[in-house]
Amino acid sequence: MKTIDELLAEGVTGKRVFVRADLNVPLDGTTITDDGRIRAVVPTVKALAEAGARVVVASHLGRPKGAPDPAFSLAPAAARLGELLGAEVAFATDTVGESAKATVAGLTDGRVAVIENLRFNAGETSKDDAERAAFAAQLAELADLYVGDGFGAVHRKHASVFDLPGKLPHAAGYLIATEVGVLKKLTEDVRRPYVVALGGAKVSDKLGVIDNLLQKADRILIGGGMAYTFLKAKGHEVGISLLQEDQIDTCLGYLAEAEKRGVEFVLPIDVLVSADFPDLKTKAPANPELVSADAIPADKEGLDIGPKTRELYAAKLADAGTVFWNGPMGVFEHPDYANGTKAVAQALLDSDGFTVVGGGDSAAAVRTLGFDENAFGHISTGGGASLEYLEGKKLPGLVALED
Ligand SMILES: Nc1ncnc2c1ncn2[C@@H]1O[C@H](COP(=O)(O)OP(=O)(O)OP(=O)(O)O)[C@@H](O)[C@H]1O
Ligand SMILES: O=C(O)[C@H](O)COP(=O)(O)O
Repeated sequence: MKTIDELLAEGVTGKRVFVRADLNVPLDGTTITDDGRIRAVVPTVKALAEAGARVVVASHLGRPKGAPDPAFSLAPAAARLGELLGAEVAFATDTVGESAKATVAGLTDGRVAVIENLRFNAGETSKDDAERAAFAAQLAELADLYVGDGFGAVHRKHASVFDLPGKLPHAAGYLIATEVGVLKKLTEDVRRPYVVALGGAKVSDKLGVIDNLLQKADRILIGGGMAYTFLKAKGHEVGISLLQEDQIDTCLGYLAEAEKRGVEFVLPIDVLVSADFPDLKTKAPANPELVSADAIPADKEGLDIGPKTRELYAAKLADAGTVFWNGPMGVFEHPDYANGTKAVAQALLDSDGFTVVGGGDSAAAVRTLGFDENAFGHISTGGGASLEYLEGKKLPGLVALED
């Protein structure tokens, strides 16, 4: 993989450099609640700008449906990037249209622009190779060189991640280099016990990684929205909790495989439930009910792990040699459901092991709940990306940079 330093050494002055970042930050309306992913790409953007490049930063945000949707605009992220760089950042209100072309044409050496959300174009995420390639060709017209630095999205076979680097001379940015460096160590030299904690909401995306983790980890702790498909598989009522109905048999298979392999597979024993999803804007008291994990009422959903589970998970993390944690244990954005995530974060800090926290929301949780991010071994900007890397999968966004 060519490094950005090699690219800089070749000279980038006056060149238009497309930086594929992951600016998929949590938003409350247009307010960014955690800017970690923006800060993470600043070294790359700064180095290119200081070397006289005309930097075109691009990213997805959320999961819009292939058409413009103001709720998913990258404008707030562009403004924040400007603040962090201490420089004016131009913003194109489309991705490959007139605004993008004019904005990029208007860049002078050392200046930075952000183009609008890549996923406003259906070609970005298309499963059709030709459709993706066509969108990548339009993106390629905006640049002379490509730098991949959106680690959080390298597991996606998307036009800007996978196809575009094939059309332009390319290199890996500083963030990707750092992320891969740390995660590589976790695949080569793991101090045991190796404990993996999994939670969050992208259940269908992430259940599959357990298959591979069962061969590597000594203990797997399940929380967040991930827990309920397992509880259902064990025959429990899960009410209206997040559920991946089509994966119940798969979960049963994982539980059996864990037993066969002697991997400790730990599920919540108590949970906080409510009939309503909490109001994350007003943070009005949610008054959750505490129930045993095998007694979730049919009209309620599980929104955090309970106090007994917090204690159990802290004990299971205490002697860890290595911890990888992805996915909040509950809806941490609301104070009534933040304690599970807080307890796991604290347990990581209390352990003497090497601790890695991965994921946009997981990293945001650690910071917004007041933990010192530097006290963890590594905070990865990628959740799904780091999990798939640890699985040993070939990630499209890294493969494309290797060619
Ligand atoms: N029991 C639950 N029910 C519903 N949502 C939950 C539950 N527990 C956690 N969540 C939500 O999960 C979200 C984070 O999940 P996600 O899988 O996206 O993690 P992540 O760290 O952002 O990883 P990635 O980088 O792959 O997106 C949070 O917004 C949180 O509110
Ligand atoms: O949040 C993430 O994990 C990355 O930004 C990728 O987003 P996606 O899961 O919507 O592809």
